[in-house]
Amino acid sequence: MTAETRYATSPTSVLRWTTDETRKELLIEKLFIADDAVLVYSHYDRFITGGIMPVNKTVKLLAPDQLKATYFLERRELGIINVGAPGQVKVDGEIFEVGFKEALYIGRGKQEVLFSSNDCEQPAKFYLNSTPAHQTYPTRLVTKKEAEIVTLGSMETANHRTINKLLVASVLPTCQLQMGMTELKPGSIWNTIPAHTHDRRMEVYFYFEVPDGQSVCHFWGQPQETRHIWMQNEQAVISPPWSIHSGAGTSNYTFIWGMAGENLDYSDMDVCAVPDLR
Ligand SMILES: O=C(O)C(=O)C[C@H](O)C(=O)CO
Ligand SMILES: [Zn+2]
Repeated sequence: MTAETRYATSPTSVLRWTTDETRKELLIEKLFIADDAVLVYSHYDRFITGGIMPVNKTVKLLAPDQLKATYFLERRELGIINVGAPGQVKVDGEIFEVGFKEALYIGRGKQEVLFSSNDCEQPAKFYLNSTPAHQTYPTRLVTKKEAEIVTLGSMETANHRTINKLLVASVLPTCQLQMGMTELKPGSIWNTIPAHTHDRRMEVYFYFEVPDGQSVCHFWGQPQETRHIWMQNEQAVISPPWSIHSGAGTSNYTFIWGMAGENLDYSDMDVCAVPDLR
């Protein structure tokens, strides 16, 4: 297991960051290593972003040193979305079959979480988001059929997309974690336009289904001081609560968003009009 710590920053302290500094602070370049767990612990809302790709063996989720806990979910909840081939998650002995683009919520207090792939030739890729939790809510599989689905944007503005709200308050109870998946229609490249901030919550985006040879340019920063990060397939980016988080790809793609903080209100956003961005 690797578990890296990323610190929080003020909007003024980032203004002189070089490209390299920006990438070291915010970009998560590699989440999937065969038979291993990769975790990134952010000081923003104590949010953990991770990846587990079991190939030839079962991988157990262990508590990293940062948690000073005897097991990972001692004081936390966990959201998982499988972005690979079908796999299994065994939670204190109960087996959940998790297919492509399906989500699993695991409540606080579960002691043993084991990940495996159904076929080592085609491994599952479990993308994880975890946040501190004050109480236990039921562990549950959520498929796209059970998601709250919203279609936004249009072909004309190249932002036609479907937002699948998977682990959100309208679908199931969580303490502070919210997760979902946004799929861009062919020909559409812009996500989260018009852009927004939500100073009450931080957010992490994980881009996938980015075709070979294509990339996503992710925009961040305060609306009047934006910056960008070029991102590749299966990379994630941390968005501070004061930052916009929006992207334009050189093709269409899919991404997972995960949030935590002050509230569970998905629609609590401060929208920035496009002509006001700087
Ligand atoms: O395409 C979008 O718009 C999104 O997916 C927005 C995210 O869900 C988000 O930023 C929620 O705060
Ligand atoms: Zn957002």
